[in-house]
Amino acid sequence: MAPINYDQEGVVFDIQRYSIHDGPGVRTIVFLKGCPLRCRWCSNPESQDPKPELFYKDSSCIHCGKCLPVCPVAALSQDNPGFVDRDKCIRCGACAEACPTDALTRSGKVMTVNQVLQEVRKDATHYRRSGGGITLSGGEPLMQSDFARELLKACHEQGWNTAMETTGFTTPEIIADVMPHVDHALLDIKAIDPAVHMANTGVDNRIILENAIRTAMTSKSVVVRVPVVPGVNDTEQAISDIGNFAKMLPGVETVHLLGYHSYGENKYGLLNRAYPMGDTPDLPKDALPPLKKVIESLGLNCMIGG
Ligand SMILES: C[S@@+](CC[C@H](N)C(=O)[O-])C[C@H]1O[C@@H](n2cnc3c(N)ncnc32)[C@H](O)[C@@H]1O
Ligand code: SF4
Repeated sequence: MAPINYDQEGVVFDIQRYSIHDGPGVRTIVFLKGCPLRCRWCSNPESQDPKPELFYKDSSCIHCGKCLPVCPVAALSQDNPGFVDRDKCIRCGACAEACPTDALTRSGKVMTVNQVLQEVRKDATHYRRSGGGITLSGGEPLMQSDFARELLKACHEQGWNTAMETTGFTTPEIIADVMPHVDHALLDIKAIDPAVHMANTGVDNRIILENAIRTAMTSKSVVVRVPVVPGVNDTEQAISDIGNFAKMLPGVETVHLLGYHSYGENKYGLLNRAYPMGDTPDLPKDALPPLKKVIESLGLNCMIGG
C-alpha cells in the first residue's frame, strides 16, 4: 500500500464529536464539502458546493458596513446590506472575518489529513471503549476521493474503525480505490424508479445502483439507508422496490429508514436559497412502522433511524 499522504488537503465543513449514530459505538463525524446530487430534501445544503461559502443571517446584521471595504471583488452591496453576489464571491471569507456579530460566517475550510486527525484524536479513548471511530459524511465524501482515502488509511493506522455515508454516485475506479478502507458503508438508495430519482435528486440512478453492487462486493459491512420522503418514496411499493434491490446485494442484511425532517430549512435561507420542499410537513412518526414491516417481510432486518 502506498504511504499515507498526511498533507493531502480537503474541504471540511463540520466535525461533530460524540455521535452515537452513523456507525457502531461513539463516533466523530467528519463532513466533507461537495455533492453531485441536489436532493430536494437535503438537510445539509451548505455541503453541496465543493468550495467554502458564506452564510448570511439577517437578524444578526447591525449594518455597520465593516464587510464592504474588505471584499476584494465588491460582492457585497452598500445599498442592500448583507446581500452577497454569490456569482462574484471568491469565497475568501474576508467579510466573515471582519463581521463583528457573525452575521456573515464561512462554511467550509481547507484542512490536511493531519489536521483532521488531530481533531479526531480527542475522542480516541471513547473509540477504544465503545468500538467506535470516524464516519465520513457530507456532502458526498467520494467527491473528494483522494482526501477521503488518505484520511481513512490514516484512521486505520491508528486502529480506529471507519464508516462512510455515501450515495455512491461516482466512478467504479473510485469505489475500488476508497471503499476497501471503509469498515461500514452506509449506502443511500433514494429511489429505484429512474424518473422519480432524476426529478428529485437531479441525477440518473443507474450509476448509483451499479455502484451499490460494487460496494457490496468490496466492503466488509454494508447497510442500505433510505430517506423516506413524502410524495417521493413513502409508499409500500417504493419501499418494497428498494428492499428487493437491497436483498440481492451480497452481504446486505439491514435497511435503515430515515423519516424526512425539515431541520435544514433555515440553512437554505442563510445561503439565500429557496427551500425546495416548500411547506411539506415532516414525515409523521406513524408512517414508518408499516414500511418497516414491508422490509422485514422480505427477510431483511429493518431499523427506524440510523
Ligand atoms: C446529508 S447525507 C450525506 C451523505 C450522502 N450525501 C447521502 O445522501 O447519503 C446523510 C444522510 O442524511 C439523510 N438526509 C438528508 N436530508 C434528510 C432529510 N431532510 N430528512 C431525513 N434524512 C435526510 C441522507 O439520506 C443520508 O442518509
Ligand atoms: S446526496 Fe446527500 S449531501 Fe447530496 S444532496 Fe442528497 S442528501 Fe444532500
